[in-house]
Amino acid sequence: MTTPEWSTPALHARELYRFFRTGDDETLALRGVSLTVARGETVAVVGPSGSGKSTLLACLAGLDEPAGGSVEVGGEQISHRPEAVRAKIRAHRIGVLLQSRNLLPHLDVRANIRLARKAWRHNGTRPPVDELLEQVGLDRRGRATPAQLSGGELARAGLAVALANNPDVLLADEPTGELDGSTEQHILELLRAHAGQGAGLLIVTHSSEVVAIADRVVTIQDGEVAA
Ligand SMILES: Nc1ncnc2c1ncn2[C@@H]1O[C@H](COP(=O)(O)OP(=O)(O)OP(=O)(O)O)[C@@H](O)[C@H]1O
Repeated sequence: MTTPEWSTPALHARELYRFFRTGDDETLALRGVSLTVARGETVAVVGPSGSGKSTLLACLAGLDEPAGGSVEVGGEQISHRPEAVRAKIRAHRIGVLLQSRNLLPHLDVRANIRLARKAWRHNGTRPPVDELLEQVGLDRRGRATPAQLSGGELARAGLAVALANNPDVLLADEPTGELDGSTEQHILELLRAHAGQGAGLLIVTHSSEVVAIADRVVTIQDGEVAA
């Protein structure tokens, strides 16, 4: 994390709107979504298919621009800024684990982690890459490229990369979807440890295990936060 200011939320989104137009059809994917994730807090985001969860995550990560509303990460505004600025804020402050994966295919796992770690701005010493590999149970697979990993290994490598910059906030889409029960528990412990150090976690999930460890559950329905 960049600053240990626990009073500043890890993530604050206000009144997010996002429309998609396909031909004559218009989809209102987000209709005024507001949410806050405190430092140290784990928020599970649930909701039916097509309700707007992935769109929300992309807007929070600065990968997509909301038509209206604003997003702040660690007190810094990421929405409505030039793409290069959004990318820089993302590299320093956000861990992103989306379904589209966050690994560069031509680099091995170790090199992917090293690249993400470059944006580390925390005062403390960066833990060795080996430590991250071990935490996600990939100590023997550091030299493998993404194409050489199984689905579950890919998910764990993606998580190591998402945590490698010690982010203010981790935004994850189904991080444990391809893991067996005991690996899922292990990964959830790792995530909770990051929350314990002050990161905010926002996890889109269908897993009852993830919902069980969350401090709060937010349901998205038709592009809105359900009451
Ligand atoms: N690029 C796009 N162009 C047009 N419509 C889109 C686009 N992306 C998403 N949508 C539409 O916006 C709505 C919300 O989609 P989104 O992917 O955010 O839902 P979701 O809750 O993540 O669904 P799932 O759980 O199935 O992944 C859906 O109706 C979807 O069809």
